[in-house]
Amino acid sequence: MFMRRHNQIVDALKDVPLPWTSELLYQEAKRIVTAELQHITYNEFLPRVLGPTIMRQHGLKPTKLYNDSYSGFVDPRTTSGFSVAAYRFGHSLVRNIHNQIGPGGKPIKELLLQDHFDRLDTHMKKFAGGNTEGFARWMKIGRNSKADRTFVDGLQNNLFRCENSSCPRGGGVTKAFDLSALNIQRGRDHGLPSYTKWRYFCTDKMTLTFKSNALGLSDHNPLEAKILENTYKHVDDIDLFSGGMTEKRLPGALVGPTFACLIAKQFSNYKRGDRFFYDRPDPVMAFTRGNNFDTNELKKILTIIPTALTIEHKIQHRRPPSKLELGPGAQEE
Ligand code: HEM
Repeated sequence: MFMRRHNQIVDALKDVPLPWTSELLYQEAKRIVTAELQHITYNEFLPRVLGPTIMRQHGLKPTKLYNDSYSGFVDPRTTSGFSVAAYRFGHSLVRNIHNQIGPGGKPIKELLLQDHFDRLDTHMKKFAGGNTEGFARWMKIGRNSKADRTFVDGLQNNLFRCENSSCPRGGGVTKAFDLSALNIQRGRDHGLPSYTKWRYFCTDKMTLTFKSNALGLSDHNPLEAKILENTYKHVDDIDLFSGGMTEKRLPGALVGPTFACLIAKQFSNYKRGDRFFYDRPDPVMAFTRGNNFDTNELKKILTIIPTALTIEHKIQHRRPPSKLELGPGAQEE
């Protein structure tokens, strides 16, 4: 979808009378798409995941004005706790049945999640009137699965399963994986400290027993605490993924305190450690503020409306690129 968005922006930019080269067109469109993606992530997605308090505490919500939180001392690299466990919370949001919606709003074709694996043609080929637009329409209105400790069948029992001769990988039967087991195993491969250590790191709370009380798993409901007790011998054995996925959600958030902390810290580092983050007032790369990014950016992209006007608006106040930026091979008017 964002690849299409990129090409759409390139087409719009071509209409702006500037001495474009194909490299410049590519870079400028990439700059705009990156900014849109960052805006959607910090303005629309993260508030849903983290809730208002954590967003405020970590200064993650974009402001109307420029924001210069950049620091050359912030390390923007991805941490293991985030990639191997915390951000995989998203696996619980995945739905088992996907659909395509026609232009008139009617559902066209339901597909099981497992029928997508290794089958790009289900997205790309037009069938029964459906295609990428159909998926985009569905994504706009379809609801995600509940954020909880359970995964849908396609991820838990049928991940990458393929049982007929047309299986793309090797043309043979492939057994299924269980994504939650993979996530836990991957944490062990990476040598992640246990959940109790991460919880202490994030909340200063000690976890001494499996009980859901002040000395124990106080961020868990009794049922989830009991399940962990039945699974692990000692509280310090609890894997980060299992412990985090079973925490009670923070108000207005999709995750509990430990995952919220790890996700917020990571996105804060991505932003503060990025010299080219889109809302910086950098004299060379800054976007003009104002109507550049509205709060419905995601909806707009999902609807795939023509954007020539919007794009023109985005760049109309920008100066033409300098000779230096155009590069030695560039054509000038
Ligand atoms: C149909 C949807 C999805 C499928 C089939 C899927 C599948 C997978 C698989 C197979 C892995 C590698 C597991 C391993 O061997 O360690 C993985 C990694 C990961 N997934 Fe998903 N995933 C899906 C959606 C999501 C969503 C919605 C999120 C977050 C919002 C997410 C976050 C991650 C992260 C952070 C990793 C680790 C990436 C890395 O370390 O480089 N995934 N996923």
